Amino acid sequence: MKRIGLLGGSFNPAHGGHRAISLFAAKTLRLDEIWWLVSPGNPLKPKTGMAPLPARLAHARKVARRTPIRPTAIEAQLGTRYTIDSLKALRRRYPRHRFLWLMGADNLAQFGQWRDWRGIARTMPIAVIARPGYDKAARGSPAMSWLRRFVRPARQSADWTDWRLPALVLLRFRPDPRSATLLRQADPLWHREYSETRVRDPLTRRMIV
Ligand SMILES: Nc1ncnc2c1ncn2[C@@H]1O[C@H](COP(=O)(O)OP(=O)(O)OP(=O)(O)O)[C@@H](O)[C@H]1O
Ligand SMILES: O=C(O)c1ccc[n+]([C@@H]2O[C@H](COP(=O)([O-])O)[C@@H](O)[C@H]2O)c1
Repeated sequence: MKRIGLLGGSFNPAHGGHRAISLFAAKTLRLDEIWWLVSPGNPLKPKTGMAPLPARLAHARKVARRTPIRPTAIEAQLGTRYTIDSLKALRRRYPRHRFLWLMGADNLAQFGQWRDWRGIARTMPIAVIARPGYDKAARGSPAMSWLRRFVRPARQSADWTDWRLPALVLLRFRPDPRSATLLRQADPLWHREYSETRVRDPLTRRMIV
């Protein structure tokens, strides 16, 4: 049995903040691996400005080098866009793994708009990582008014495989101000070096083109 944290995102582009929070979560939650689910397209985000999937995956692989982080575009192959569908499909495909959903506080602030978000919380434990500028919105979010009663103390983080669901843990981490938005502002064409890239998905061994 492997303990796996799932961090879903656009990764447009992946950055050191993703890497730092993933390694912190791996330590705190005793994860064997962190899978970055590089999304074919966030259902709530506009398509404009979204770099091609092979470029986002190739760059994520570079940022994750020499760590237990495995970037994957498996959602493109599962044919799922909504997180609830991806999580159910992953559990079916990997019945021997134990999964936990990881997200930054900005995602918790919007979580109530996600499809069947209560179902997500009933499918696997959730760990939320503090993010500069978002913690107040996250704590006061509409989803939190329901999730609040399921919050576990951070000192029990390593026991997440034993938790009754729903379960949520809020993790404090050295605030990391890095974001993909800032990187795109600095260089909107960050993906140009990957324009000819064909990349193999490390999880499924399939080519992503
Ligand atoms: N600096 C950070 N601190 C905490 N969580 C983060 C940080 N950067 C990204 N995350 C989390 O990583 C996941 C994937 O993030 P995403 O790919 O959207 O990057 P982003 O930097 O938030 O991008 P954008 O600025 O385009 O919204 C999300 O759960 C997000 O909350
Ligand atoms: O399932 C949903 O309704 C849903 C709505 C918005 C975002 N998500 C997921 O949230 C993750 C973070 O997305 P993003 O684009 O903010 O990095 C990514 O895995 C998305 O697929 C999921």
